[in-house]
Amino acid sequence: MSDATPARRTAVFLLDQVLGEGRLLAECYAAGALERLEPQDRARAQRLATDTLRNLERCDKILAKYLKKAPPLHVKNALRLGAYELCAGGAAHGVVNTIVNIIARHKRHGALKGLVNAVLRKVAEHGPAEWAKLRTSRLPKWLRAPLVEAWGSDALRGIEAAHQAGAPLDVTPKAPGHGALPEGDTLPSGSIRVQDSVQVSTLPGFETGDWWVQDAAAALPARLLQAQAGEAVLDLCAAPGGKTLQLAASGADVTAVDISEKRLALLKENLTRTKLSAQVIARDALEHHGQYDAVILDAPCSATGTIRRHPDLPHAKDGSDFGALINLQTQMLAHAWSLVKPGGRMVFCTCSLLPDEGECQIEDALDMFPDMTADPAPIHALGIDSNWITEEGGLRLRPDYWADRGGMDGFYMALLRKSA
Ligand SMILES: C[S@@+](CC[C@H](N)C(=O)[O-])C[C@H]1O[C@@H](n2cnc3c(N)ncnc32)[C@H](O)[C@@H]1O
Repeated sequence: MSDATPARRTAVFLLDQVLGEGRLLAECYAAGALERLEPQDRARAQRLATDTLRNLERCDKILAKYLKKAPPLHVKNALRLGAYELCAGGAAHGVVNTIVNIIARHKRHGALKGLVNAVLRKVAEHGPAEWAKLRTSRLPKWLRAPLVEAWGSDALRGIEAAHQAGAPLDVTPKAPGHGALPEGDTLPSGSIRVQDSVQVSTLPGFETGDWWVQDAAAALPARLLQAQAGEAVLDLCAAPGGKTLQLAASGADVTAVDISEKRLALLKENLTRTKLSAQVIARDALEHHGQYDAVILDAPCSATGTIRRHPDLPHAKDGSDFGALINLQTQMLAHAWSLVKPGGRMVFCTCSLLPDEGECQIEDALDMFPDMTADPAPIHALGIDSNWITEEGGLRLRPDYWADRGGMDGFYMALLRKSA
C-alpha cells in the first residue's frame, strides 16, 4: 500500500482553500495544487477532498462531540478529513497516524498533535456507528432558502440526498450503435451510464474517440436543438465542448465561441480525440457577430445544478456574484437572439437550479421579443418525463429526478423559434 501522506496533506490544503479562502476546487487545480503529486495521489487527494466536502455536516457533527472549542481551521480540516475517512471504513491505524503526523509537522499547529490524536481515536471507536444515524448533509442557508422557495422542502430533501450520493459517470456516444462503448445502462435520453467507477481513459472507445464524458442532463440541450447536416450552427459559451461535439457529430457546420483560451484548449483536445471538426473562436460572446440557422447558448451561471459532482461550490460561494451572472445571461440571451436567422431557432440553457437563471429568463425574453416563441413539442422526443416541461415551454431538470437510476444534473433549457 502506497504512503497516503502526500494525498492526505494535499486534501487538507484543498479543504483550507475552499473553506478558508472561498476558492473552488477547479480554481485550485488550475493553479497547480496537484502538480507535485504522483498521478494516483492526485486522484486520491481530489477524491478525499470532494468526499469530505460532500459529508461536511456529518463530519462536523461527529467531531463536535469530542471538541470542547473550535481548533484553528487547518486543524479542523485535518480532523474533518480524518472523521470522513474513519467513518467511511478507512483503517484506523493508517488514517490516525498520517493525520497526526501532518499536524505534528505543521510549523504553527504542531503542538495540537495530541488533541488530533485523542479526537481521531475516539472517532475511530464511536464514529462509524454514529455516522449511519446522521441526516444527509444540508446545503448552506443562503442556497437552501431560494431552493425551498422554488421547489418546496420535500424536493429540496431529494436534491440534498442526490448531492450526498454523488454523480455516476455518463457518456455520450458519437454515433449510437457504432464504435466501442463502455458497458452500462443506456438511459432513455440516449446517454450511457457507466457501471464501474474506473479511470475514464482506460474505458473501451476512449482512445478511438467513440464517446465523451457528459452528464445525461447536459446532453439534452444539443439534442433539443436537433442540428441538421450542413446547417450553420453557433455554440456560444462552448468550452470544454460537450455540446460542440454533439453538434459536430450531427454533421452541422459548427462555430464554437468561448471567452476562455484555457477552456478552449480542452475543447480542441476533445475535437482531436473524437475526430470531429468545428471552427473554434476565442472571443467574448457579446462581441461575436454573424447569422446562423441555429444557436445554442449555454450561458455562464451559478452552476448550482452540478453540486453532485462539485460539492465545494456551496462552501466556496455565498451567492453574492449571482446577480451579476443573471444580468450577463439576460444580455447574452438578447445578443444570441440577434444572431439567429429569421425562421431559425435557439436553445438557451443553464446548469442552474435557480429559476432566475432559467424559467424567469425565458419568461422575460418572450415578453421582450415579439418574434420569439418557445416550442416545447420536441422535448417529448428526449425520453424524459413530460411533467418536467415548464409553464413557459422550457424543460426543468433536477438532481432528484431519475433517483432510481442515479439522478441527473440540474439543468434548464428552452427551444426558442424565430418567426420567418
Ligand atoms: C456552462 S460553461 C459551458 C459548457 C459548454 N457549453 C459545454 O457543454 O461543455 C460556460 C462557459 O461560458 C464561458 N464564458 C463566460 N463568459 C463568457 C463570455 N462573456 N463570452 C464567451 N464565453 C463566456 C466560460 O468560459 C465557460 O466555458
